[in-house]
Amino acid sequence: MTLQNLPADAQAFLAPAKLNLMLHITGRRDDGYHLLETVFTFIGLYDTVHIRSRNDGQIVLHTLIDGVDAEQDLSVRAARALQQASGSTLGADLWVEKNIPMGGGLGGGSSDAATVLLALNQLWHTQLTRQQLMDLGLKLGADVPVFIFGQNSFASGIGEVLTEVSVPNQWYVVVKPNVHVATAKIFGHERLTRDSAPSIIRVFPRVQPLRNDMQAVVCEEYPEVAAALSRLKQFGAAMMTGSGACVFLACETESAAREVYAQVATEYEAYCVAGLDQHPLSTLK
Ligand SMILES: C[C@@](CO)(OP(=O)(O)O)[C@H](O)COP(=O)(O)OP(=O)(O)OC[C@H]1O[C@@H](n2ccc(N)nc2=O)[C@H](O)[C@@H]1O
Ligand SMILES: Nc1ncnc2c1ncn2[C@@H]1O[C@H](COP(=O)(O)OP(=O)(O)O)[C@@H](O)[C@H]1O
Repeated sequence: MTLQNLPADAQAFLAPAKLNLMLHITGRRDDGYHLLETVFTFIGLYDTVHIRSRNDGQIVLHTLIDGVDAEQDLSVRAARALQQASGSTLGADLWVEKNIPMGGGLGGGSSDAATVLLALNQLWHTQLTRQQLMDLGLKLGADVPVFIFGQNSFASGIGEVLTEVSVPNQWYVVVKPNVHVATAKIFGHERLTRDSAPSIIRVFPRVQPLRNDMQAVVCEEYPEVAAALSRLKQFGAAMMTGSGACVFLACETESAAREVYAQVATEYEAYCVAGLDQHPLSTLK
């Protein structure tokens, strides 16, 4: 997607996708939210959020997503949350250039929200700390805090208790089955595993196999995900990310990843991307 007629004074900020390299569900809170343990890594697949500050306090989204009301768009919700928390009277024009497939377990909406919080905190001079932005972000979605934290992380709680973790330099082939998985439906599924033993990971384990506790029920409910997973498993230990629908394979080298990509891209929407050492805005003040 490219944007026509962007004003020259709009600033561009990247919003990368994430993968969950493992995901264990260890319990459930009283409010129904699930306790999980997951390793997040950022990957080189990006939305770009273009932002121009306004003096009149209005938040205007110029790029509507089909089926998502402007006020429900996570980029708008993030801007409004920061206005409210900071008391700023400034506003913003927003253009979100989407490249991350939606509802694929790649965290695109959450990443857009995090990028808006980080960018507007700078443009509006609102000076919230990263921790304050993470707390704000958590109210928008369980996946938002890690994008503000900015480092590949081991996460517990509902995804907000974060410890930086070292992930090997890897390439990833990501395949998007042509189906939308309803996250809440999977979290509510009667056969979902919810009793994995807690663990603490500080160095990413190279030992295979890694596991995603949501994968079995998603494959049961969505045969398209099961089919994409079996196809990718022909090349190695493929896994699903988050609540799906995307599945991925980690490869040690770019050339290995490109070979797999060439084979699956004729059948599926697919991406061949490098893992990132950190979020591109991790040093933004
Ligand atoms: C599964 C994960 C793994 O990274 O990612 P995605 O596949 O969505 O990207 C996340 O935990 C998803 O986070 P996010 O997509 O932000 O979810 P939210 O909007 O906060 O929640 C959507 C719904 O899922 C359920 N939910 C979500 C998170 C959680 N820890 N327990 C839950 O039970 C709740 O029913 C909630 O209403
Ligand atoms: N800026 C946004 N980008 C993507 N999705 C958004 C956005 N704002 C709201 N949404 C809604 O959030 C849903 C989940 O999107 P996304 O975060 O991309 O997927 P996932 O949670 O599976 O990783 C979308 O299907 C859409 O309805």
